[in-house]
Amino acid sequence: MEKIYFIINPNAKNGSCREIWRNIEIELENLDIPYLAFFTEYPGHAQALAESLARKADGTTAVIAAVGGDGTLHEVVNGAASYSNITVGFIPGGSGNDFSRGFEIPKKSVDALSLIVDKSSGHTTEIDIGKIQHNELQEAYFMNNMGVGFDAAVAKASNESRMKQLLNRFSLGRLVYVYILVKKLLTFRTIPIEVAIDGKVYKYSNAWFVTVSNQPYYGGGMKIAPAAIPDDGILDITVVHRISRLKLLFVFISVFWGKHTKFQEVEQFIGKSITIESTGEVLAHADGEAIGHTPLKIQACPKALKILSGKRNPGHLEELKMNDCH
Ligand SMILES: Nc1ncnc2c1ncn2[C@@H]1O[C@H](COP(=O)(O)OP(=O)(O)OP(=O)(O)O)[C@@H](O)[C@H]1O
Repeated sequence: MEKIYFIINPNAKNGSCREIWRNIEIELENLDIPYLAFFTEYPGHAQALAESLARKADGTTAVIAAVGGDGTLHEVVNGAASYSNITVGFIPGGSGNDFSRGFEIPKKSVDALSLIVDKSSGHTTEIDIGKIQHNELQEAYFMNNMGVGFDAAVAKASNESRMKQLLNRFSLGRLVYVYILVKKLLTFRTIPIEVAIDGKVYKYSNAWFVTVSNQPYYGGGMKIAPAAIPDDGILDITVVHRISRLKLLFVFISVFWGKHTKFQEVEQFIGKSITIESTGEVLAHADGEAIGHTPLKIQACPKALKILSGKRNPGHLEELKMNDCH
């Protein structure tokens, strides 16, 4: 039987992920499924663990499942993405869980587990990932989205917020995201930004943010890129610019239904190779985690990651192959 490794962030959702893991452990024992479990001890640890497990598998197939929020999964993906023998699984135990929305992974942990242990209920699906080069040496992958500007500032402040930790106890962590979003909306200063998409350059003198998406959802359920398909080999780019603070608030309300695209200040593009530059250093995030600042180069890596999802590969682009992203 294929080896199954779990990487658990016991602190996700302010510690309630421990309870989720306890239920999973009981279920695994009931089902008599062999597995190994590792608990993260610090930010970045999930990536190191995933990398080490993938390397030690030495070419044999294995499943590495993240138990936590999208931040933990982001790290597991970054550790495992270069290993084609690894399939990534996910048990949602965080506060945002956009990945499970986009890839139809059940909210209930025991149901999510069945995608990992019972191959008849889940599907191994090859999905695209985005690769970000943010200086000569460093690179990061994203499975949901990345962004530059206002959304990165909101993500950073929200991750650092102590109030979020407090409200997470009452499952109200998302309220903090909204609170910080509104607060930043009142203070953020727009930025000059240059976006090149497959060689075509777009210049914005007053941009709020640029987001590059692999799947529709971000920020805990906002449908920022309603048309994004995670296995089409293409990334969806959203630019919001030259908009008043009040109107931007309406954009953020309408984004939950994917209706923000109706605003003329919201521009959408698709592309495979993107660069984002500014006159200064503008904050960036990948899957909601801070990753540095502009200038950045982003590339679509078609079907570069195998995941266990509730969704089948539509198979409409079967000619896409794993490319040389790694
Ligand atoms: N043991 C740990 N202690 C502290 N931080 C950790 C630990 N393990 C992982 N992290 C960090 O916690 C952050 C949030 O993790 P994750 O997304 O899984 O949980 P979350 O509660 O959903 O958080 P968020 O609401 O930000 O998505 C990640 O940046 C990750 O690097």
